Amino acid sequence: MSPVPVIAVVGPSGVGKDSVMAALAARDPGLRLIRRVITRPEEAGGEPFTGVSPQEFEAMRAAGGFALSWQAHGLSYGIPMPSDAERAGARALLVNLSRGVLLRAQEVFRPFAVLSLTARPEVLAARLAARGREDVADQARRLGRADMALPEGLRREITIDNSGPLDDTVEAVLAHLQRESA
Ligand SMILES: Nc1ncnc2c1ncn2[C@@H]1O[C@H](COP(=O)(O)OP(=O)(O)OP(=O)(O)O)[C@@H](O)[C@H]1O
Ligand SMILES: O=P(O)(O)OC[C@H]1O[C@H](OP(=O)(O)O)[C@H](O)[C@@H]1O
Repeated sequence: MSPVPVIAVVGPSGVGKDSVMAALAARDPGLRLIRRVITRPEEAGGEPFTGVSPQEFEAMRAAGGFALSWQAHGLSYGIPMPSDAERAGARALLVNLSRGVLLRAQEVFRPFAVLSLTARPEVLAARLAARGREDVADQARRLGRADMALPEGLRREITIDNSGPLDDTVEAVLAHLQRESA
């Protein structure tokens, strides 16, 4: 049985990573979401994640609880290694990663692919403002990272524009996955 691939969903804040991941999982039960550990209050909403204090995060990291961890936006993010139960029967595991950890992730998770989402700058700004999860200053800081490039050396990567309707993006991703598995 071939191992279950991990697909990193990446792109600038507001591009729609969590929305696309949730919509993909809703369309195809074989696409499952890896639950992240973040030093963000769980009541912030959005993706289903485990919110912990910085102290709890550091204890988990020091105990080897994360296959991958990083800092961004003043937060700490940790990815536990998917369990056999999480992988059993899955077509792929989707995970929201920082663009800055992709080469490390490519060594940790095998097989591994990257789904890079893009959107026009004005779309990003409008979406962050409408979502209202961050204050205006944090929105501006996040928009400042929008142009961060993907690293050289990724073995499998596809870029899809999510400026338009979410359903169009989901169809494009599913069509690509279909072609890949054909
Ligand atoms: N294709 C789309 N059309 C319209 N609205 C969208 C689309 N994709 C996402 N959104 C909306 O844009 C906002 C940002 O989406 P989401 O939170 O999924 O982005 P993200 O990349 O996970 O952001 P962050 O990195 O800041 O968590 C949300 O309010 C979401 O509902
Ligand atoms: O700009 P880059 O480093 O690609 O991503 C920065 C952070 O934003 C996303 O998390 P979230 O959407 O804030 O939960 C990523 O997972 C990363 O942690």
